[in-house]
Amino acid sequence: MSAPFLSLRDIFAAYGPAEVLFDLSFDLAEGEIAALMGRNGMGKTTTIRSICRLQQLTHGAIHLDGHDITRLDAHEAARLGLGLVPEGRRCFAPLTVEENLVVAARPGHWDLARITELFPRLGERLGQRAGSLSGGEQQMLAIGRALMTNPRLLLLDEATEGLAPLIRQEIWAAIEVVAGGSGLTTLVVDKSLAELRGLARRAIVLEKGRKVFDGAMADLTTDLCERYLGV
Ligand SMILES: Nc1ncnc2c1ncn2[C@@H]1O[C@H](COP(=O)(O)OP(=O)(O)OP(=O)(O)O)[C@@H](O)[C@H]1O
Repeated sequence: MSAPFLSLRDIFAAYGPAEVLFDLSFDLAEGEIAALMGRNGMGKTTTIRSICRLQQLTHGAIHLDGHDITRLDAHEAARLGLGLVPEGRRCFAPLTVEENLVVAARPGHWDLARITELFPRLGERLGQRAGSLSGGEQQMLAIGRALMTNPRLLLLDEATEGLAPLIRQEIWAAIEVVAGGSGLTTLVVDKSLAELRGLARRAIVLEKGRKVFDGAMADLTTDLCERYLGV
């Protein structure tokens, strides 16, 4: 079997004295789409931030395509192909849509033309300041900005949180095109179970910073969803 594309081994992480991730290990194969799930405060964002090297580990190791990235800083990890769509979007409000998109662009499949084809609303607003966009448009911009780096691993943290149903549908359709259509390795955090089931064949579930399920999405039964996700 080939080596995993992403590998987390025995990860522990803490905020000061408060430990939040405990002995977390999982692998992703190249091209795999996995959902990282769990109720509020279970450690999903901390896991994503750990992979992006925005969160120090107290123990453990992370490898990306054979490179040990455990001690890299976020910029170095990004250069190796990590594309993050962070919780809360974090667009550069004073910059225009186009400036947001090109600021971290790297050559590859995703360029301005392809992003505006994916999100026509962004194409219509290239000269508009990001801070004046709607929440849904800012979310599209955050996804577009991550794609413009032409990542090899895309990490999506709550990409549809707090958005109106129609915009959510638009964003899920785009994620489907990006992840499902292009074979981009993707780890997605979200609370929309139905959409996650449609997108990811694999589910990893955290409870209080520990992995409690790692397997086929189809094996995440109603009982398990009630127990671990409260749905
Ligand atoms: N900056 C911080 N300082 C202290 N504790 C934090 C900080 N960020 C998160 N925590 C705590 O760490 C734990 C894990 O948080 P994390 O954000 O990783 O969970 P999550 O599963 O992503 O939750 P949510 O679904 O609410 O975003 C929680 O108990 C949270 O209160």
